[in-house]
Amino acid sequence: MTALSEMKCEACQADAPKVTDAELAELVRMIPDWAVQVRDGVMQLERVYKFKNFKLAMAFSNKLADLAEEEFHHPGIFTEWGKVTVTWWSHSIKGLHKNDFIMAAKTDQLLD
Ligand SMILES: C[C@H](O)[C@H](O)[C@H]1CNC2=NC(N)=NC(=O)C2=N1
Repeated sequence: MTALSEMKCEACQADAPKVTDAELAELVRMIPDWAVQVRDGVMQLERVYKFKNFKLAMAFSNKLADLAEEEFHHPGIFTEWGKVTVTWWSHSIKGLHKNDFIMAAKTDQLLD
């Protein structure tokens, strides 16, 4: 099976389906360092990355921004000294699409 990080995001229309409970259970296992959060009724994926200082945190944030533009799928990025909180969800469907799991896996690869 193709790894999530090798997949490409598909254009996500407003009527695209959210992941089902069964798909969610399977997909979360592929990105073990990520947590599922629900904010204002919107399910999201979230991970906190730690860095030695602000410069490294900002450099990671900028790499993530480039990745988001390449895939035209954008995260929430909260950049602090030594810490970056990344949140993925699909605005158009107000929830989680497979794209979000693909992007979470690609985000992890930025550390390599
Ligand atoms: C206007 C709308 O946000 C854009 O068409 C794209 C860009 N990036 C996006 N990113 C995310 N995470 N979800 C979207 O629905 C989305 N849509």
